[in-house]
Formats: sequence, structure tokens, C-alpha cells
Amino acid sequence: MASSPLRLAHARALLQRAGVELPPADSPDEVQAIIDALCELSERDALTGLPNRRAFLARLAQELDRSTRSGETSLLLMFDIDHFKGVNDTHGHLAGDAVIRTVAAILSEHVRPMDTVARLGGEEFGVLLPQCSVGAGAVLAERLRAAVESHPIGLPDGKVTLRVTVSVGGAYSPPWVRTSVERWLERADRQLYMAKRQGRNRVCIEAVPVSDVSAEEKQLLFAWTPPDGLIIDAADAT
Ligand SMILES: Nc1nc2c(ncn2[C@@H]2O[C@H](COP(=O)(O)OP(=O)(O)OP(=O)(O)O)[C@@H](O)[C@H]2O)c(=O)[nH]1
Repeated sequence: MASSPLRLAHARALLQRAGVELPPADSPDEVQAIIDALCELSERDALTGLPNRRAFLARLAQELDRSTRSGETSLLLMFDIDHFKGVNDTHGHLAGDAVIRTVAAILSEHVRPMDTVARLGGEEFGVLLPQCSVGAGAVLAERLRAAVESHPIGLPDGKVTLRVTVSVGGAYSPPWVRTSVERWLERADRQLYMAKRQGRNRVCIEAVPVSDVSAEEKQLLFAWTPPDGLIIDAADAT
């Protein structure tokens, strides 16, 4: 189906407003370039340029598939800026935006290239650390927390410099067991809630990966019977 020139022009204008460079109108690769750019834009957070919640959830699903197969744990961290409403109330919304952008940049600078930092919404960020052992997780999370705390943030008026802190909650993907993205997020969120309740500016992470599977998944796991003729020997499974 041919694209309407009017709709294409509308998409082009929208993308140009967002600062996206496109090939000249009516060039052979124009339509594909517009589709690619719209897809890219739909996965970015406009304020920080980070992956948005939608992109992050897709990334988590991919990581769950991988860790279910490989048996390696991955760590999901949720960051929430402490008392952020106070920043907006005292210094204004633009200052609040500058703080969000700076925290995004600090988190991005302090993770490995294989990790993902995303803005989940408001003053909340998600960080995915694939192939992260239980021992390493708490150290990495603490390093990120300390990096935010120690970084002075200059506000747009050029006069005020602020420091903010973050509370961090974390949960590991359970190795070998298929859990859902929602459950993984819920578990990390529970830890974040604990970090807030215990006084903020701290990291709370589940001590061990929790093999938390849904009722349907349990049903699938335990109701499964080997097909006729297939003998499973526990000793073979090692
Ligand atoms: N400047 C700015 N503010 C935002 C944005 N999104 C959400 N907010 C504000 O973030 C604030 C969040 O405040 P609360 O949820 O009360 O949390 P808090 O003040 O950080 O307190 P704790 O989380 O309990 O430490 C609200 O005032 C929102 O209006 C944004 O994109 N820009």
C-alpha cells in the first residue's frame, strides 16, 4: 500500500521537530528512514534520551528468556530520587527536569556497556545488569547510589547547585526458572519501598534470587509428564 504524501509529510515534520535527520523528501529510502525513526522515537524518553518504560519492559523480557536458558542471574534495580517533590516546589519544574536529566547521565556513565538504564517515568529509573552475580550486585548498586549522592547538580539558573540522593531496590532474575517481567518488577519495587521506609538514600536488594513463578507456570512445570518411552534419570541431569 502506498503511503499518503500528506501523512508522510506529517511524520517528517514531527521527526524534524524532535531533531531527527532524514534523507531528502521523495528519495528512495525516505519511507524506510521515517519508519525506523518513528520506531526509535517510540522507545525513547523525550526528557533524558534514555530508553523509556516500553523499551525497558521489552529488554527485561528478553533478559528473562536469556537467563532462563543460561542459568545466569541478572539484576534489576529501580532508582527513585528522594524527596523530589521538594526540588520542584523549591526550585521550579525546570530545575526538577535538570535534576532528572543529570541523574540519568550519572547512572548511564557508571554502568557497563552491556547494561541498560531507562527512565520508567517521573523521577524513577530502571537499571538492568545482565550476568550479575549475587555477590557483585550489591556492590554495583551501592556504587551507583554513591555516584548520585556525590555529584553536584548545577541548576539552569546558573546560581544554585544541588545534591540529591536516590533510594534503590533490586531483585535478581531466578536462574533456570521462567518468571514474568511483572513479577520481577514487583519484587524490585518491594525492595525500593523498603529502602524508602528505612530512611532513603540506601540500597535494598533481595538476598537471593527468588524463584517466584505464577500459578499457571507451576501448573505447567508440575503437571508435565514425560511422553511414553522417555525415562528421566536424575543422575543424568547433573
Ligand atoms: N520536574 C519534573 N517533575 C516531575 C516529572 N515527573 C514527575 N515529577 C514530579 O515528581 C514528584 C514526585 O513526588 P513524590 O512521588 O511525592 O515523591 P518524592 O517527593 O520524591 O518523595 P519520596 O519518593 O517519598 O522520597 C511530583 O511532584 C511530580 O510532579 C518530570 O518529568 N519533571
